[in-house]
Amino acid sequence: MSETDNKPTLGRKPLGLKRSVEAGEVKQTFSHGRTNKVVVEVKRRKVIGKPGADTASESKAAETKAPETKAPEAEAPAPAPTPAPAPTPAPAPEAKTEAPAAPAPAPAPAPKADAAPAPEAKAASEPEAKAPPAPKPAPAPAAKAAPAPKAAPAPRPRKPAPPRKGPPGETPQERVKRLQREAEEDRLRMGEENRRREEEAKLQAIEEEKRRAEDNRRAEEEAAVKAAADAKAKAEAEAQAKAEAEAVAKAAPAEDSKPAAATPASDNGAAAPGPRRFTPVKRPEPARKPEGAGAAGGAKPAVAKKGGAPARGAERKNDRRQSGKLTVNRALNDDEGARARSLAALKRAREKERRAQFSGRSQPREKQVRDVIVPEAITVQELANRMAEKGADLVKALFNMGMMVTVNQTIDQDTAELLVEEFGHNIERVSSSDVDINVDSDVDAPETLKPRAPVVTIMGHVDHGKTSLLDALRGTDVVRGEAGGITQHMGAYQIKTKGGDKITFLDTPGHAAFTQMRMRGANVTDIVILVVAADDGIMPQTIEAINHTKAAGVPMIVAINKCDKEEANAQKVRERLLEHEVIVEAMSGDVQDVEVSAKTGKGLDELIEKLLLQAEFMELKANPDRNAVGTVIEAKLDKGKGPVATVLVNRGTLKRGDIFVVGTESGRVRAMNDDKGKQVKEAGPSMPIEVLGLGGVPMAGDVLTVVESEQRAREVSSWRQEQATAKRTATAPASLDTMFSALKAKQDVIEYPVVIKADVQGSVEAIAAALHNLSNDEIKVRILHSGVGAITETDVSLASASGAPIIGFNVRPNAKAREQIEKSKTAMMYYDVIYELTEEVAKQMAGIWGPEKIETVVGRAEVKQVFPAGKKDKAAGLLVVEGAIRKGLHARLTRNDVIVSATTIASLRRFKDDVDEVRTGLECGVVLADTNDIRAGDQLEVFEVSHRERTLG
Ligand SMILES: Nc1nc2c(ncn2[C@@H]2O[C@H](COP(=O)(O)OP(=O)(O)OP(=O)(O)O)[C@@H](O)[C@H]2O)c(=O)[nH]1
Repeated sequence: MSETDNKPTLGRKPLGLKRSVEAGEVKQTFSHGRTNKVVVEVKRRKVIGKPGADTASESKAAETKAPETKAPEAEAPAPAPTPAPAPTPAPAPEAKTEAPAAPAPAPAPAPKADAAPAPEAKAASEPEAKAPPAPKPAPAPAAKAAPAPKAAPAPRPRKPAPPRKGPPGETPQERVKRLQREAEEDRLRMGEENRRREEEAKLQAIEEEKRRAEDNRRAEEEAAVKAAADAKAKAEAEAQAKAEAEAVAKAAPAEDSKPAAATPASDNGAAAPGPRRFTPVKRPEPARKPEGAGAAGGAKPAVAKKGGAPARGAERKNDRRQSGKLTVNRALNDDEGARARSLAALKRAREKERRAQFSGRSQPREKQVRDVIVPEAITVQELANRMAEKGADLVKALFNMGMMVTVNQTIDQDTAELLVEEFGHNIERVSSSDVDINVDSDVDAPETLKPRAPVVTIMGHVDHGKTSLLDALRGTDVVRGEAGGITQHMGAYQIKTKGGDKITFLDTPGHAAFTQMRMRGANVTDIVILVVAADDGIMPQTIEAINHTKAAGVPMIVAINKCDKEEANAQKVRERLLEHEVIVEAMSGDVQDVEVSAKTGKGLDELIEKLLLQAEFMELKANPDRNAVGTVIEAKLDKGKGPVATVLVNRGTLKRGDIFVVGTESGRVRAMNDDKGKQVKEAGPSMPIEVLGLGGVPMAGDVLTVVESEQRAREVSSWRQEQATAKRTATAPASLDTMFSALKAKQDVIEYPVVIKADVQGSVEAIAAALHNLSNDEIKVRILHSGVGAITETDVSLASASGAPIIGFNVRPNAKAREQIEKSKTAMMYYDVIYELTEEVAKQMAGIWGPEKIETVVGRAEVKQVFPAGKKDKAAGLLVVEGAIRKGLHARLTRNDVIVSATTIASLRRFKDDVDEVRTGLECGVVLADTNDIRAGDQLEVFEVSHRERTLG
């Protein structure tokens, strides 16, 4: 009731022939002195069963005003029927009877709403027909509007009957207040009632469900019990004799009666809800109902039809009837459990399905054939990973092939191929050429080639004057600076002749231990100068040098040195060279020879001339305009400069800033020094330079290649490192045979372990090679570790753990290592001359090996007869056939040339007399120590054992 609504009606009478509503003015007082007047209309209640124009109009008026909640006032004028409509809200029968009288209370559930308006409409239509036209429009919409759409506000108009009349002296304002209060109370009460009813319905439904479940369970149990009883009874019936047939016959009706009893039970069950409704299959169906719930009962018959079973439709009707009205809440509650459960169940079901599908697929999974990339060496585990197989399976397969390997061991490409094929995959072999730089295939076009300086190597026996000659050629003197007067490691120098030609010299050492380095020198060398001292002639290393030069296919110039000496005999040298197929020009051959003296400088110019002539003849050329390719002549770890390498550029030009790969290392040219120690920005072909900026110390002989980017350099170097590691750790797959033979070999061979540390890589290699040369079948040098630089703690711990000495060549231990050496008493061997080192090691090895055992046969005899001697022993009657037999000597008894026992002569007798010696042709009796296995016809060899100091090398 709003003020604005009421104002226009003020003083205006409602339309109609007769006033059906009483209107009164009420003055309202507000704060600040404001007042307002409102019209209060009071409806009259429609009287049932007393047709008449008044009643009809009243009912119409009541219907029109119903929504405005002014109904309560209708009670005042309306006489009798009031008590009846009071409890109207719910029950259907009441609604039906009360409907005509009730002011369109429109109960909530649709079916009732449908039912209610029908009679109402009829009741209304009759009076309407008689009624004057004016009020027509009002009742018509009222009749229609009442039922469905106004179902929601329906509870409001249903007010309780109680105190409808106010106190006698009630003012209109008090009356209004009272009415409002009453209306509010009614509304609250109605709400409370509704809530209670809904709760009751809910409880009832739950109980119902429980009951049904219980019934269902009971029915199932009963059925199971009955089935068991049936089976028993039948079995008994068959087993029993005819006499018991009657009992069986009785049992049979009993059985019949039981099902009969069961049927009603099941009927009851069906009459109730029926277990099917609660089966997991049926549950999801009601979940759809909420969609149709808005359409209220409209959907219900459809469900009944879908159910197919008329019994179920009946059940539902019964349910509904028993549980009262179907409210929105109830409808939702019905679905609530199903929905909540269905969501979770749906998830679980999907998950289960997915798992089932997954597991179903994995079991009969098809074997996937893969293309397996296999490098030259690969670990079993890595191969297994690439094949997507189990490492253990590979090990098993290898075992079946007779190879005993673990997953961490490295196998070669061929073995890997066998495995890959065994497992049904395809192998893709990858070789180093796929990643590595192949310098050989990179050939320069002839037009790009330009003349270059010859690279000359000087070879010869120790002290024949190689360094002196080179020195003389360079005009410098480095001889005095060398330890022991021997060139220890390779150096490279370039000289410029008077004519401006350049010649590069590699100064290779003359000692045999440096053979490997010399071989490398020969590989980059264009021409070899073979230095032979005229006074000493051809020596072992001279011959070795000749052989290496020939093997390398490098032309040779013989420099017969020390010709200034009196005892010099150049001709003898030439003649002796013939023995080694070196025919010099003077002997009508093609090998140039020069008589020189490093000391006096005699013949040096002639030597240079002949070198240039040879170089010219060879047409030495290289392309200087390309990325450099060089060879490491020597490399070391310099304290101040870091890793430093002496590189001879083979082709191209090496520039400062170039990125390169050298062996397993990579780097960028930080600086370059020439042989005079001068910094240079670039170095062309045949130029030896010292390169700084390496990532590590490369090996002598490694090839340096300039690459386009750091990334490429890293890629190549890491690949090479990988390969080097794989090769180092690669073990030939061990078969059972090789395993046992290796064990046997280990027992037979004495190992001499050492740790080698040297100042430069070349020395390390030279020492290693020299020590390996000392090894023989019985004693072998085993290099535990070798490296460049000072002796460190780790070297000491490694050596002491293996009881090995540390060989330090031109290096000393650092402070910490010294402490540890003292503690662990590790043997140290310091040298600065290689041959001293090898001699000393040879001595030590001989010491470990022990003195040599020498056997000298003294005599031989034949066993003629065997007879007992004492309680246990046997004596042999012998005939000495050779030498003599002496008491206490070592003896070896052989039968058909097979040694039966190795023993000693315990006693020697001749005609019952103990004697010390029996000579050839005489007979004697002997008792052998520790053996009685003697037979007539056996041979006895008697020998002496002596020991002699061993020598190695
Ligand atoms: N009289 C004479 N002595 C020479 C001549 N050339 C070298 N010598 C001496 O021979 C000795 C050895 O000379 P080196 O130049 O060290 O000989 P090397 O072949 O380099 O020796 P290693 O470095 O040990 O291989 C030195 O004492 C030189 O002085 C020569 O032409 N005449």
